[in-house]
Parts: sequence; C-alpha cells; structure tokens
Amino acid sequence: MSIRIHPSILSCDFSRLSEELDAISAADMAHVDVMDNHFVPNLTFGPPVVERIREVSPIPIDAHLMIEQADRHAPVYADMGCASVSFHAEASAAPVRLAREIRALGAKASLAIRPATPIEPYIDLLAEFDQILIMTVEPGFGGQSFLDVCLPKVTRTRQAIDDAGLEVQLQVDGGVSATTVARAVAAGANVLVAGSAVYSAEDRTAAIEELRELAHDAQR
Ligand SMILES: O=C(CO)[C@@H](O)[C@H](O)COP(=O)(O)O
Ligand SMILES: [Fe+2]
Repeated sequence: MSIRIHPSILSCDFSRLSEELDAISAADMAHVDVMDNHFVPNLTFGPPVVERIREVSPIPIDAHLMIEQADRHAPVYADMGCASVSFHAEASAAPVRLAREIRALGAKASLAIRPATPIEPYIDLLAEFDQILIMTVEPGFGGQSFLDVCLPKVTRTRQAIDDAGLEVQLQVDGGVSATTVARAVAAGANVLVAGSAVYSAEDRTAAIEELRELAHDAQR
C-alpha cells in the first residue's frame, strides 16, 4: 500500500501555527492530536481550533481524537471537514455505528487502539473502517520512545487486512523516526505519524522526505 507521511503538529511551535502548517506541505496530511485531559493526562484543543486549522491550511487533516465519549464528539470533526477521523476503541461504546456516521459525513473512519488493546476483537469489523491506528507509545505526549512490543500487533493487523482483501490503511503513531520507521513499515504499516522527528528538524521538508525514502526502502 502507498506510503503516507503525516507529521503530528503536537511538536510544533503553536505560537506560529500557520507557518508550522506551511512547513509540512510535503506531507500527505497533518496529524492533529485532540486530547481532553480525561482519556489521556494532557490537554490540547478542541473543535474551534481544529476548524480554524482546516480553514487556514490546504493540507488535509488527520484528526486523532484522544477523548472520552467518542460516540458523542467524533462526528463534529467529520462534519467540519477533517479528511480522516481516528477515534479510540477504548472510548467508543458503538464503534461500528460511529464509523458509519463518520463516513456518512464524508470523512475516512479510523479506529485507534492503545498499546495494551488487542486487535483481535476488531478483526471481523475491519471492513467498517478506512484505517486502523496502532499506537506505538502510550497516548498523551510527543517525544516518547517507540514501543517495539507493539510490532507483532501491526503484523497481525496487516495480515488480517490482506487476508480479507481490504484497502484499509494501517497507521502507526508514536516514536516514529529515521531509526524506527523501517521496523514499522516492515511490520506492515503504511501511514507513518511523526511529531518530534519532523518538527525538531531544521528542514521539515527534508525530514519528511527522509522518512518517506526509508519507508519505501523498507517496503521493497
Ligand atoms: O498521539 C500522539 C501522542 O499521544 C502522537 O501523535 C504524538 O504526537 C507523536 O509524537 P512523536 O512520538 O512522533 O514525537
Ligand atoms: Fe496522534
């Protein structure tokens, strides 16, 4: 499947948000982490800020919702025009109904799972989603180390997607860098989120292209 690079703006300079979005124009989407201080012990922003990001930047938004009561709040992000909406399986009472609602609003529906959440309960539901997001850190903060222990789950998920003949994207998020991206792709991921690896680089375009190149090499 095609390699996609989604920088996470969690590591950007929020006082210069507009320029920081312009700096990742080489990427496929901007990964926007919404945190509510309940699902994770950190707080970022909500619908008004995400909507403004969408208005000022042409880059499609990949919203990653780390919030409780996803069934109630996630459709708002699809309705405002986010290209993709990831909600957490652990925060949704009815993930199939929610995915259908997100799709009906014109966005891609993505199911996210924390490191300790197994993929197995969702294997028969894969066709309901456009993407599975496997966290490779405990959600909540940027700049953490990549959890290699999550890689067997990435491999099992890719196998299940391929066995079912589906076009479901497989995203990994957390600790993705030039040193870890090849392992994530070799395990089966094709959508790579990278926050600190992109935004700590002087040249963001070069950092994005390096990740893309390393990912392509790992896929061959
Ligand atoms: O969702 C999250 C963290 O909860 C991520 O999107 C991080 O923002 C990725 O940052 P790095 O680990 O790449 O620095
Ligand atoms: Fe994220």
